[in-house]
Amino acid sequence: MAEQLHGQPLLRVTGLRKAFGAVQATNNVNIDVRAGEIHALIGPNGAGKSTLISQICGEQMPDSGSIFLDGRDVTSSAAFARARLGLGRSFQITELCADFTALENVVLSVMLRKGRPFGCWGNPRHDEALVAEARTQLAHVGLSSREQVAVADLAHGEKRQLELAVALARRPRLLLLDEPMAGMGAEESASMTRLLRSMKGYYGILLVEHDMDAVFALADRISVLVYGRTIFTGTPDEVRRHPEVRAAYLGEDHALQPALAATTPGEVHAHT
Ligand SMILES: Nc1ncnc2c1ncn2[C@@H]1O[C@H](COP(=O)(O)OP(=O)(O)OP(=O)(O)O)[C@@H](O)[C@H]1O
Repeated sequence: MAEQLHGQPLLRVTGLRKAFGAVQATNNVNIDVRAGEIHALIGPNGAGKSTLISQICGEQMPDSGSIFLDGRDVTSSAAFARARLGLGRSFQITELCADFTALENVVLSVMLRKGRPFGCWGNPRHDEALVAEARTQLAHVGLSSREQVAVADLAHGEKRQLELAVALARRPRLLLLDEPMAGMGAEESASMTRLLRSMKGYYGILLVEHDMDAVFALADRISVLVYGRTIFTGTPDEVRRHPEVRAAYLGEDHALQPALAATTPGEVHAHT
């Protein structure tokens, strides 16, 4: 594990810039994610986090700068090509099939990974290998007992767990998680924090999240984005102590203040 953490980064972003008119959404962003680490990306509203994630996925093209996956330059590659190289993203709830069960959604994702066309080769619900693999992913995210429930009837937190299972079914090496705790109550958030902690070491994870208790409980390293620039990257303790980070947040994002005030990671584990 220690070796994994110090190998070549799975993801390297250098000098990434993207402007929308006069707004410089990302302005020389540098960040890397190593195999097995959870690297959190934090920043005030409008800092450029979503724009950065879109560029890493290939949904938006940068004006300049470079993106490397496993040492390979993918700056101009299409989103599907990046996915094939092991880049996964947590899907938005709206992209789950609401009328299908949890199990069927994961089966569909496994089929997509295998390049199996829908509507061919009979009913996928009866394909034991497909279903077994989907069940394994549901078990990983703690949804085994809910496999036959339609997405529309799942609780909010369960839908977010299902998004993860759908993403994991593609067997990514690097996962981009865009606000997995969004809209969750304290209990759901604690459960998602436990789930992400259990995944640590198996995937490189770039985690964008406003829930600072979760970020400081989970992250190996944290990058801080302000006005499109990465102003600091370091361990949670280094981030807490950094004067520029404190200045960027104090008065702007109250959510970070308790996390910044804590002196040891144990003190911010409200979600464990
Ligand atoms: N498609 C777009 N067209 C114009 N401006 C945009 C577009 N997308 C983002 N922006 C602007 O770029 C800046 C960065 O936005 P972005 O959504 O990436 O920030 P963020 O850190 O994800 O914010 P939040 O935490 O609120 O989600 C903002 O000023 C935003 O208004």
